[in-house]
Parts: sequence; structure tokens; C-alpha cells
Amino acid sequence: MEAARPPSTAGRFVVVGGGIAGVTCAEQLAIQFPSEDILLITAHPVIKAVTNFKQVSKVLEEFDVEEQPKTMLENRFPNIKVIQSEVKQLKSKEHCILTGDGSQHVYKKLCLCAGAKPKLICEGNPYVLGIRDTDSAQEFQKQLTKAKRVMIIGNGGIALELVYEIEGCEVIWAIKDKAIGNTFFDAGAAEFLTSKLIAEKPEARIAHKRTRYTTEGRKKEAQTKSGAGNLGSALGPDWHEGLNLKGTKEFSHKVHIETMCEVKKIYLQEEFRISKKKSLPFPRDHCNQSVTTDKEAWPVYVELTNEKTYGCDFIVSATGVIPNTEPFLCGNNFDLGEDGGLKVDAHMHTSVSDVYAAGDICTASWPPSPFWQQMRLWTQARQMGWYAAKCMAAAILGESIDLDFSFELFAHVTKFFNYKVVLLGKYNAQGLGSDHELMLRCTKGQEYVKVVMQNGQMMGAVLIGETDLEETFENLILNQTDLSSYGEDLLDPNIDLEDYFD
Ligand SMILES: Cc1cc2nc3c(=O)[nH]c(=O)nc-3n(C[C@H](O)[C@H](O)[C@H](O)COP(=O)(O)OP(=O)(O)OC[C@H]3O[C@@H](n4cnc5c(N)ncnc54)[C@H](O)[C@@H]3O)c2cc1C
Ligand SMILES: NC(=O)c1ccc[n+]([C@@H]2O[C@H](COP(=O)([O-])OP(=O)(O)OC[C@H]3O[C@@H](n4cnc5c(N)ncnc54)[C@H](O)[C@@H]3O)[C@@H](O)[C@H]2O)c1
Repeated sequence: MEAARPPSTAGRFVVVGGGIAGVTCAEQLAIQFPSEDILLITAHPVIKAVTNFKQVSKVLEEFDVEEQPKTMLENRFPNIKVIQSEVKQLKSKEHCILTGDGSQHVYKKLCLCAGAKPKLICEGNPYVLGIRDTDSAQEFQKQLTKAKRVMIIGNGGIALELVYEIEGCEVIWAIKDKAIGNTFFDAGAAEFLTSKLIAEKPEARIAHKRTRYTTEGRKKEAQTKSGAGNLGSALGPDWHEGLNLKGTKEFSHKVHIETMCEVKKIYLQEEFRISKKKSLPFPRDHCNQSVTTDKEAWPVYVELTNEKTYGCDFIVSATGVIPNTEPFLCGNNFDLGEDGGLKVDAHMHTSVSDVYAAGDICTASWPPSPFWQQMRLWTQARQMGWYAAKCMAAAILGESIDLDFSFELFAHVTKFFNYKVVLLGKYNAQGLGSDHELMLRCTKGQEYVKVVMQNGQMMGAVLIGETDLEETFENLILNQTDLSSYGEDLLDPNIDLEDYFD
């Protein structure tokens, strides 16, 4: 712990946050300025390190992520000092931050990488859980081992992963949309994936190239709770692999989806009894269950806007995130994005002098490339942390710097329902209006390929399964090759596209 209570005299590079964005930023600064001290302040005892980084193609990247004790980072970079403390206030006029232990730290350039927290449908209800960090995932697992039924609200990454992974527990999944996975897929891809939810037997996990997540480096001492409230860094790919996501029953998947509805009201058991309302049993296929009522007494009940009510053991609110800006706002004139993030320009600089931001906390506010959009993802946290450090260095050295190439094309590799999923560019025709066409190729149970075309050029793609098309499509989007003469042949599996375009 930093002993000095009065502010240190020499301003230095200070980074707040031990997640992917903060650690990558600190590492890059340490490399650029080997004779300077870099201070990393983080609320949690473990940090996230990117290991085995590999640039697979121009923009697609693979890496593993390890949770490590802070000493491992300090050993790798002797000029990085990690302080475990929560930042309570930023005094930007004095170029100084205050931490929970009463210390003040003066900076010459500061990068805020404090991540985000779950945006819960209902704060303070003990039956509503959010999943963000290792502690919250463990709490979820603990509750699941005693559960017969859970309700999942939300239709993004966490919900998609949970409905597939949970076994031995009834899952009622309530989504606002017509089809599953709205943040990643259109209705066609959703239909392709839905069959996997009904499969009774879990299949062998596929091994494929994508980011892996490991807590191997996490020391025993760091496995105890941090006492820092809900301030661990975000989980990521394969976070559930070490967790036994099994409820009390013996079946595999049992998922019922309620579409186009939201949560109207949540009742605790006694409140529900007094209300005299009726709840529905778990719906069975092809059976009109509206005539029956659920006899079971549940700890909590959820009334949906479609007038259906279900009881359950607990609710997972997988309803997105809110940037962790709160400790930094008071007295500072930050421009905030609509999503509540700190707006950053093309140099990752916020609206406050010498303060940069990267990762989930920030809102990218530069005019984006036609094929890129911000999504709060691990890859973007790494790219932003790295690029923010480059920009901080360039500012100190008086050099100019261009927006990094990684922001030219949105590229995300992940896994849903045991399929490899690659998303490129405007994969859901985001912002293209009606002036675009879709081309599809689908083999049930095997692959789903969708490309988004505009004026004969490829703007985006969704690749589900082992399609091996990602590198070729990445090039076609980046080069804006005129593909109009190929028509539907573009997706003909008998044509080797690589021969044409590589
Ligand atoms: C369950 C789950 C699954 C996910 N799966 C994927 C996936 O498959 N693929 C993918 O690309 N992305 C995934 N993500 C998203 C990804 O994990 C995040 O986008 C990314 O990790 C954000 O990194 P970050 O460094 O910006 O923030 P974080 O990882 O949240 O780190 C923030 C850091 O700031 C610290 N901090 C916060 N407040 C303070 C304070 N006041 N003072 C000091 N320190 C503070 C925290 O302790 C933490 O170390 C997932 C997220 C979750 C929650
Ligand atoms: N494999 C992956 O890439 C992956 C997996 C898990 C999580 N993540 C990331 O982790 C973060 C958190 O995941 P998440 O699933 O909570 O967020 P998300 O942004 O992916 O999805 C949020 C979902 O909640 C819905 N929603 C929002 N408010 C709602 C409300 N009041 N009622 C009902 N639905 C509501 C939205 O329509 C959306 O479907 C995100 O940044 C996500 O991208 C990524």
C-alpha cells in the first residue's frame, strides 16, 4: 500500500482499473517508458492479464486471459506498481486522485479503465442477481445448486450463454424481442440456434480457436472476497467452464422462452400470497397451460407485461451494463455518452484535460469507420487500452498518431450454443437502413452464413459453425471489393472464395 498521505510531488502515468483495458494500458506504458514508474490502481486483489496474444488476420485476434495476483504483473514489469485500493474521487484541476485508504496520487496523464457494472432490472432485491465478476458468478452458482427454476431476463451475451449452459433446472427466459440473441443475431440465425436449446443431451464441447479464460494464476489468497463491493473485473469467454451450472434436477436443458415481454412487477412470496394472483406452471410443449396454476410456493414471482406470472427460486438480470463512472464525475466536466460512458475522442481522450479512458467505461465518440461499432467486449477493451497508452505516449512526446487499424472493422469471435460464432462489420446491418440485401447459406445443425451487402459490396457477416470464411470476408469488407458480378455464387460452397479474392 502507498504510504504517503500527502500528494506525491512527481506526476506520473496513472491507470485506474485492473481489467483487460487497464492492465493492457499499464503494460504498454511500461514498455514505452521503461525508466518511468507507472501506477495501476485497482479495487480488486486480482488483475486480468492477456496471454498468448496472436494476431490471426488483419483484425481478428486470439488471446487467453488470466486472472493473476498483482505481483505477477509487477514481476513482469518492474516499473509498474499496483495499488489495491478503490478510487473515491478525481480532482482533475489538481491532477490528482483520492483512494479509499486516504492516499492522493498526482498524475501527469491518467487513464480511467474502471469497467462497468450490471444494469439490473431491480436494484436491492436479493433474488435478482447480476453476473459480472468471479464473486458474482460464484454467488450465482451457489444459488443454482439449490434451485429448481430460474428466470432469466435479457437477450444478450450472458443470457445466451446461461440458457445453454444451465442443466437440471427449469429456465424461463423472458425477452423483449421476437427472436433470441438480439444483440448478436437476426431471426434467421436465432432459429438456427434454437434447435440446440431443445436438445436433451449435452454434447461434447468443441475445441476451437477463441479466447480462453483461466484463473490458474489466481493465488489462494486472492480467491477470498475482495471486500471491495461489486468491483471485480468483468468475466469473459468461457467464464462458466470452471463452474458447475447444475440445479437440483436430473434433466439436461429445460428452457421455455417468453418473447416480446418485459418484467412488470416482482413479488416476494408473502406479497404474492396476499395479492391473490395466480402463477403458471412450467409450460409443457403443445399443452395449453393457461388453465392450470402452479401449486408450488416459490421464493419470488415475476409478473410479465404479457400478463403471465411465474414463480422461481431467483432471477438473473442479464440486461446489459452501466459504465462505472460514478467516482470520477463529481466536480469534473466530463461529456457523457447516451449509455452513460465517458465520451472519448479518436485519441481516447475524454473531455477533461489529461484524462483518457478505455474499455467498458468509455463511449467511443469519434466518427467511426463504416464497418465498426463499439460493443463492450473483451477484444475492444484490449485494443482500447493498448491504443490509449499509445496516445498518452504520443501526447507526452509531442508526436501525432492515427486511429489504430483495429477500429477499422468490427470483429468478434465467440461461441454460442457450442458453435463458433464470428461477427464482422455491420453484421446485423446496423445503421444501413433498408438499402441493403442479405445473402444466406444454411445447413441445419452445421453452419449458418449471412452476409450483408450494399451496392454490391460486403458490409458485414455472421458466420456460425466452422465456416473458415472469416479471413476472406474480412478482406472483402476492408477492401470493399465489387462483388456484384458474383451474385448468389458468392456463397456457393463449391466455389473456393479464397482463390478468387485472396
Ligand atoms: C459474464 C460475462 C461474460 C462475458 N463474455 C465475454 C465474451 O465472451 N467475449 C467478450 O469479448 N467479452 C465478454 N464479456 C465482456 C468483457 O468481459 C468486458 O467487456 C471486458 O472485460 C471489459 O474490460 P474493462 O477492463 O473495461 O473492465 P473490467 O474488466 O470491468 O475492469 C474494471 C476494473 O476496474 C476496477 N475498478 C472499478 N471501479 C474502481 C474504482 N473506483 N477504483 C479502482 N478500481 C476500480 C475493477 O476492480 C476492475 O479491475 C463478458 C462479460 C461478462 C460480465
Ligand atoms: N460471448 C460474448 O461475446 C459475451 C458473452 C457474455 C457477455 N458479453 C458482454 O458482457 C456484457 C454484459 O452482458 P449482457 O448480456 O448483460 O448485456 P448485452 O448488452 O449483451 O445484452 C443486454 C440485453 O438485455 C436486454 N434488456 C435491456 N434492458 C432490459 C429490460 N429492462 N428488460 C428486459 N431486457 C432488457 C437488451 O435488449 C439485450 O438483449 C455485454 O457487454 C456483453 O457484450 C459478451
